[in-house]
Amino acid sequence: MNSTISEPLDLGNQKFYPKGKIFYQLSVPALVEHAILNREGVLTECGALVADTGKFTGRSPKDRYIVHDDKTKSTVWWGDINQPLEAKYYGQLLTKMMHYMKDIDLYVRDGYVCAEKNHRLTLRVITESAYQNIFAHHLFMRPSRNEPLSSINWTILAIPGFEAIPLVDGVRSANFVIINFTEQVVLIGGTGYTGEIKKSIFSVLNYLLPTEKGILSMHCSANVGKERGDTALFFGLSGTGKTTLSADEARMLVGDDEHGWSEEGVFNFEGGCYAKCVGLAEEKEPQIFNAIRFGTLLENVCMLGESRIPDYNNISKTENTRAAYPVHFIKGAVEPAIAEHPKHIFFLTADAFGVLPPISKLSVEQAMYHFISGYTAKVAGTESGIIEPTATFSACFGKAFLPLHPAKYAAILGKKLKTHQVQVWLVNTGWIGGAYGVGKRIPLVHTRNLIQAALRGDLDEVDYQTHLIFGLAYPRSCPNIPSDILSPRDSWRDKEAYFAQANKLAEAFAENFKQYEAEMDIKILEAAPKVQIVSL
Ligand SMILES: Nc1ncnc2c1ncn2[C@@H]1O[C@H](COP(=O)(O)OP(=O)(O)O)[C@@H](O)[C@H]1O
Ligand SMILES: C=C(OP(=O)(O)O)C(=O)O
Ligand SMILES: [Mn+2]
Repeated sequence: MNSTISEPLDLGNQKFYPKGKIFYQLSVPALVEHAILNREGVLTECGALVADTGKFTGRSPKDRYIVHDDKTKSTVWWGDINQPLEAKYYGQLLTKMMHYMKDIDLYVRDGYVCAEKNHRLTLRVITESAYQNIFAHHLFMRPSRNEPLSSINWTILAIPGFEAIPLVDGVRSANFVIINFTEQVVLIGGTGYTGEIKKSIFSVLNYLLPTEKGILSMHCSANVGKERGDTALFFGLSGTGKTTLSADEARMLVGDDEHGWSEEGVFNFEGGCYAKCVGLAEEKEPQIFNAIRFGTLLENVCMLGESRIPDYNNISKTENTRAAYPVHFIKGAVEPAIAEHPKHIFFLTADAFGVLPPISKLSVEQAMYHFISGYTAKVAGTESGIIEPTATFSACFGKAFLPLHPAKYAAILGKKLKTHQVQVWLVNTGWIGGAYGVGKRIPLVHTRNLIQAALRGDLDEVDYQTHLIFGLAYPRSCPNIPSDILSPRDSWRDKEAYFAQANKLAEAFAENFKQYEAEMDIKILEAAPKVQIVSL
């Protein structure tokens, strides 16, 4: 395959005639050399490339747009999540971007998403920097050498050096992400945070798969036991534990972030993982720690001086430090990344108020209620402006990436839960013993043990207690877990303060759910928490 190409590149209905060099489908070692020569980053002691992504080290959801046109106008769930942009501004920005791109060298990579062959979407990712192209190599699926891609469905331009002029270009800021469903093009400018590249295509799949194929697209990780057949899914907003908890030495990884659930089973969209590195330690997260080696891209990680040893505790650039690597860097990952229908689903919520039990077992109605509510916290650093855990309701545990109304995804999930008799668990990976600032984050080892107990069936044998306000059934005991952490009221010193906080949260649930009430079945509405005066 040629490493440089000279023909024009198709950008939707536009053609781009480059003047600079086009580096096409470079190998990872070649891209690493480019990144170093371009001064995008340096090597760590273990051979990983550590790059600085610049001003943006997390997503910027307020600067994400969908082109409003005939295809999208009556299908997209417009609002503060899916902001409309007139097609004329898209055209204007594309023209300006092409002008900017004329004078620079570009990296071009072809790949695809969706492990399930019938649902594949081919991609061309055009990046300004070599490190962004390494990201695209790792995170998307890689065509095999004997099976090059026949045609390209979607094109992504990721050009951090190009900035919009807010009022003139129809956007809010210099940085932007614009999805154009008609042209099948994504424009990313002004930001070098690579998470925007993967999450924009995730948004595309969240639109196409449910509408065109009836497939549930999910913001979740997935793994299977060594015997296969016992697939588990872990839904959760950024920073709640999808990547961490799905990397489990006792099980095999399917994927860490984005999956589809079809009539046949579950499949990964991506070809790699994008793990948070804050506080990373071999003892706690051995699989992720050992995936950091030559080829891996580290973003915004600091090093211990000249030793070049990554210092994962140093969050001076951002708390959202990241490692991107292909899925096979995790030992025992399933390839192709396809698995049977799930037996267990875990909703991961980082409860910043410390109200929810570390684990509870949900009925189908409760599962639907909590899926639509998507109560969790935004974790520090994951979005611009978020500097401490901030409670939020993120429908389907991924509202920021959903172009359709949450009820559409919930309806498909509801049917699947019943058909496949899936057990759903709500897991609080956030605070216990008090709210953020008073309590502490539940130790990872406890969360791992609770999940293992649920998967092994250990929690089928124990007694349950029903939460007075939330109506959730939580176990009174669990092997390898101190029982005083299983009940949140027990882990708080001040019980009155606990129930006051729980009632406040129940009110917030009710307030948030009002927007969905009209289309919901009464049984789902009955699964809501109920404010109670609890006498102690
Ligand atoms: N109890 C816990 N469960 C899960 N993650 C935890 C827990 N306590 C701390 N963490 C940390 O929280 C972060 C979870 O991030 P990650 O797994 O990357 O989330 P996601 O993939 O959902 O974005 C990791 O840095 C992990 O070490
Ligand atoms: C890439 C991201 O997703 P996650 O944190 O869920 O891995 C992100 O939120 O920027
Ligand atoms: Mn993740």
